[in-house]
Amino acid sequence: MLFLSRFFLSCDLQQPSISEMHSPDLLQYDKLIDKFDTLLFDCDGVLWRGNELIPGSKEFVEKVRKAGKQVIFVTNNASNSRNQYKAKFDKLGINVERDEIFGSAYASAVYLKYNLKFPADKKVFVVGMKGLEEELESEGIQYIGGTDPKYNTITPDIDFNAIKSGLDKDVGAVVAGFDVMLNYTKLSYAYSYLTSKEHDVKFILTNDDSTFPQSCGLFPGSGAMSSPLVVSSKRKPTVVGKPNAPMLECILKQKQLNPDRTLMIGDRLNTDISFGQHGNVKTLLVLSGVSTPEDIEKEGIYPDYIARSLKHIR
Ligand SMILES: C[C@H](OP(=O)(O)O)C(=O)O
Ligand SMILES: [Mg+2]
Repeated sequence: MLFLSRFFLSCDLQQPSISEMHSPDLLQYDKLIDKFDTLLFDCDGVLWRGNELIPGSKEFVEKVRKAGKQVIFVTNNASNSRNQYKAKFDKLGINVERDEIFGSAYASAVYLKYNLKFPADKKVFVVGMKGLEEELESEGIQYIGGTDPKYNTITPDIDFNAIKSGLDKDVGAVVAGFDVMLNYTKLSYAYSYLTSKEHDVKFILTNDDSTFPQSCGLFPGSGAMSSPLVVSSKRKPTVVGKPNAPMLECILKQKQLNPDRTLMIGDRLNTDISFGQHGNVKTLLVLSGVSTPEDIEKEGIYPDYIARSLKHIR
């Protein structure tokens, strides 16, 4: 803690003296990006909070592009598809190609198709939003649930028998992600599939982030929203998003990365920084999102670099 308090006492990322083991290497920030050919950007908490750009983020992405670097955007937020993120980037004035965007909804669809070899005649029961449905469709995977009104009724008069008798025998997986329409009916269907004695139903989470940053603060994230299924079904899901391997595998299927010349930039230690460390790339924690300096020693996760935000990297 000592070095961090000195660090912040010395204010904006000058050359503070550092003594402790494990301390992040607070190099002079000039020309940091010259060390890398590829920059992996987390989105929520790094580029934006909700729909509000974080000051300096757009300019930093432009600077990195001008320097001829490969940029890849890696988000655990499963509420949007790549198309929807492309539209968001466009609206926010950040020039991004669709194939530079890797969201946990897309990575989950890729994981089902290529890792699990999900049969074409099987269906996914979706606890999630349009973006997840779109990405399943993009990989030719059938689904039910999700935004279908039948599963989004909020009523105290639940017909439990209808749920149990109405299960679709073709469901072979439950995929749970961020879902603002989460409700007891949908959870009851998902639970019934996950605990079905008749069928082998895989359990996948797009991500398990505990919280979700908005400009006005934090809210429950996918990890919090899928915990009712984890607790009630007593099953251990496969989690696709950062820091887990399926997300990195999805990127490596399409992009060339030299780990020695790649930097992962994120705001959450236990997803973004761990993801970079698992991928043996350098990591930069920005303090514009979820994790705080105190979290570093509390979680024992030490980024290679720290910055207040992208704006502070010259
Ligand atoms: C869901 C969101 O994902 P990110 O874009 O930060 O990976 C977050 O929880 O911060
Ligand atoms: Mg983030």
